[in-house]
Amino acid sequence: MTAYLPQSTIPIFTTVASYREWRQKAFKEGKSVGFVPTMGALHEGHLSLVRRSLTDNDLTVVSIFVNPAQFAPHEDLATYPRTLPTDLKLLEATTTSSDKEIKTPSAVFAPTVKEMYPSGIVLNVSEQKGTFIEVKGYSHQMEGMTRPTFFRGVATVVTKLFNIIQPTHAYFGQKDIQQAFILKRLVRDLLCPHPTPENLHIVPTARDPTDGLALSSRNAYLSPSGRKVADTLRRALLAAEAKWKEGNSTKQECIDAAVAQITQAQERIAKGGLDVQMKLDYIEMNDADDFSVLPSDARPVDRLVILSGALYVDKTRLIDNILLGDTAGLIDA
Ligand SMILES: Nc1ncnc2c1ncn2[C@@H]1O[C@H](COP(=O)(O)OP(=O)(O)OP(=O)(O)O)[C@@H](O)[C@H]1O
Ligand SMILES: CC(C)(CO)[C@@H](O)C(=O)[O-]
Ligand code: BAL
Repeated sequence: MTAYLPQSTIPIFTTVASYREWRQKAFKEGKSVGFVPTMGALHEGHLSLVRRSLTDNDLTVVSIFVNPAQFAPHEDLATYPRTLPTDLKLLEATTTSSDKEIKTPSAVFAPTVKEMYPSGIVLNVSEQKGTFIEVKGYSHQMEGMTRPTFFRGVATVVTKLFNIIQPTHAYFGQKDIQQAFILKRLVRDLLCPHPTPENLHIVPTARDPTDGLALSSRNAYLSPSGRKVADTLRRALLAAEAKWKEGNSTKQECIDAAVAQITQAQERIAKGGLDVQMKLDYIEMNDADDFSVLPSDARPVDRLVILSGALYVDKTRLIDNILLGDTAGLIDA
């Protein structure tokens, strides 16, 4: 624990060594440790993961670390919201209660960049030296099209975090579905004991109750006009889902239904004189197992499909997804 950190009733560890001491004690006492990795700027989506961990485990650790390695040089590492004092207050207020006890998070791991990358880290992948983790064959589709080095950065930092935290269970959000599936594959491929693949949990996306916008730290970038139209991606995905559920529509018809929603929103923006630019990055339907793009003439069959998209509202890149098919056993209820 370090003096310059904000006051908190939750112990904050900034070094690997100090955290490991704490973890050893939990091992000795036979206590389970749930882990929620985050980049901070916490919101109700993060807290839903924390509550799940509190319910399932004796102890819960939340990490707060803005990981440089997952940002491309042109992305928003410098401006990413950093709100540690507020994050700690939110965590202190996050509880679950049962007949036996009231639980709050047991520890926060908030390392420096130097602690996580002792040899330093540059954002330009071609200049990087040292050890990085790649989940090959699964990192170039969907989010990987626009962010080709993103999952390398995520896989690397999450491997480090798993090595440090040694969680019994770990929790990720469905909002970042490709990330969650890739990490499940990573722990399977690397034969990770902490967590095992079955103990890596995917928690449903928490949404703004007013319009269904997926909660995200980057929503803080939206202007008031941008926020008014930020639900467009959700509405587009719902239109594609409705078409798919008709039972005989092709993938192309579903995508067309989604794109029509976005075009209509753009028309409304122009007519209403709203000061906001909206640009579609992608809407796609991919096989949930290997992320292959469904053929345009594919129709609903008995397999799980990821319907996902990314939309720029001004410079803010929003993502969202819907899983089509049977998600039993895959997404926590
Ligand atoms: N709305 C949400 N519902 C459920 N889980 C979420 C939600 N938003 C984020 N998470 C999950 O919280 C974890 C930490 O995410 P992160 O700190 O990057 O927040 P974020 O809101 O996704 O930020 P960003 O704006 O950078 O995408 C990830 O597992 C992520 O999937
Ligand atoms: C998993 C993660 C914390 C790794 O930096 C990040 O990608 C996120 O917040 O989703
Ligand atoms: N939630 C994903 C983190 C990122 O976009 O960098």
